[in-house]
Amino acid sequence: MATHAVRLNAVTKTYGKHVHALRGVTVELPRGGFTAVMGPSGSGKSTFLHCAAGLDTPTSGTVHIGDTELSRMNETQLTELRREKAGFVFQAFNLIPSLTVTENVLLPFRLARRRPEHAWLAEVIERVGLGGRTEHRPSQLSGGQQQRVAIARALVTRPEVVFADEPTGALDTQTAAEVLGLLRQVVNSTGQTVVMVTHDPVAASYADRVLFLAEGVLVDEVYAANAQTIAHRMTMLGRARLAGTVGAAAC
Ligand SMILES: Nc1ncnc2c1ncn2[C@@H]1O[C@H](COP(=O)(O)OP(=O)(O)OP(=O)(O)O)[C@@H](O)[C@H]1O
Repeated sequence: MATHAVRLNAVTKTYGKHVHALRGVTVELPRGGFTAVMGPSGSGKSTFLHCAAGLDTPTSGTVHIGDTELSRMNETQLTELRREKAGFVFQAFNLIPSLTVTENVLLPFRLARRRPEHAWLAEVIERVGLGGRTEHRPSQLSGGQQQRVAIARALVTRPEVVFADEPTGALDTQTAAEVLGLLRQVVNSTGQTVVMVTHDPVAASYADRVLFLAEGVLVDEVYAANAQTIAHRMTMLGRARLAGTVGAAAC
């Protein structure tokens, strides 16, 4: 069995003829790790996440989730793979307003026509702190609670990896801290692999490892860093960009 949850090898993504969103990204994300992906606006973070998660197809290079290689899959196979092996948390919580908390969390099973594991469902809802709100609808919940529902929905299928795109972008500082603490705790206690794109050094400091992208290239990384260190690396990236030296070095 693969030791990595996700592996990208020499991945490029070019939009049209001239927009080189990823320019040869090679990286392994080990199982049970919490990885943050940072970089200036337009550096390729979302493209990285989309290629890693099978939401988008690289122009060249290979992507593996566990032992499965994505690049030769057609759209139907990719949809199935995402349902089975990936969980998603987005900035906009993407819950269905007419469904209760439990029904929203169960959605991946309904879509996959799979039987839910009821004990795990109850545990996941408990873990995200929504045990007393299972019959509420999203409009009856705060933003932080709605994001907890989205996290429970991402975890309930026991995916190989949870991909989070700016999961705290719509939350205030305190609520963001609670949601990030929850993600951290899920990684620690269940060994879930999480990959998170963020602009926020504080959010990234919850991760074990932070990857820095600049102009489609992985240019730096730090492990177990605090927000100040991460912010400093981001500033250095900005300076290198201004000096035109970004992309010269890769991890
Ligand atoms: N569907 C698309 N068609 C054309 N160009 C695209 C498309 N998606 C992204 N791009 C371009 O690819 C580059 C990388 O975009 P991407 O969204 O991955 O960056 P990002 O780091 O996530 O940016 P941000 O932090 O602003 O969300 C940018 O130049 C962007 O304009």
